[in-house]
Amino acid sequence: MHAHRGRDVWTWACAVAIAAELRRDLLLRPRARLLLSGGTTPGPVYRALSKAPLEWSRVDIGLVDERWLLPDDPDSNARTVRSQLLQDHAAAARFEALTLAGRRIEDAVAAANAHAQLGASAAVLGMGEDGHTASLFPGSRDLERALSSRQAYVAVDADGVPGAQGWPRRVSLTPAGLARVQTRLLLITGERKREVFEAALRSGDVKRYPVLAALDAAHASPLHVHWCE
Ligand SMILES: O=C1O[C@H](COP(=O)(O)O)[C@@H](O)[C@H](O)[C@H]1O
Repeated sequence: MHAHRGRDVWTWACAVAIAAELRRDLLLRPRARLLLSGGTTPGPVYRALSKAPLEWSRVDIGLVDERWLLPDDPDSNARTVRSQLLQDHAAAARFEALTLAGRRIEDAVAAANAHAQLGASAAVLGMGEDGHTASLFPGSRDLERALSSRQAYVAVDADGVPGAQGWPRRVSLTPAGLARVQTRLLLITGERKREVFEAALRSGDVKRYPVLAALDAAHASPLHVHWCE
């Protein structure tokens, strides 16, 4: 757990940490791959990251999860990435939205699974106050299937789950998908989320707190949690 003093410090520390992962992979391979979450938290980090002097033309950006909305919908995670990250230096990155006009959800999942074969340098995760991460929601009918899936991405139905905020149909990275990511970063802010994360650690119950899926003890590297008040 990296506890930062204030939002500005948190913002830049997160951006530097993500950029370091990309830089390391760009030294080793022709292309680096970054998976990003949406939601309300990471926008400032993405804006800071967009200024990092990397060889962005060799960076592929995918999504950790997506609401089943068109990629230009203001509430889509694709829109968050486009509007917050794909500017300045980062405008040269190649972005793969999960949704496209006319694409069926099964095809979106198949395309995401094909890309996931390549693995990823880093995944940026968020967490809701209900303990969800990606689109793995406590109490959703598809949670167990997603948690035990061997596929990197699955379609999920979070109908009736308050944390899904009215977007029940989604595509989500699974624990199997996270296992193919070299470095996992969890970005959270505020006392409430810290309390929820600590409650998750105490409970050890991944169905109640799906964020625990990010804490894979068998993974080669630890989960990096970046928090500030
Ligand atoms: O619905 C989602 O929520 C989580 C957390 O979002 P936040 O608004 O609490 O930061 C996010 O990580 C995920 O990508 C998104 O689809």
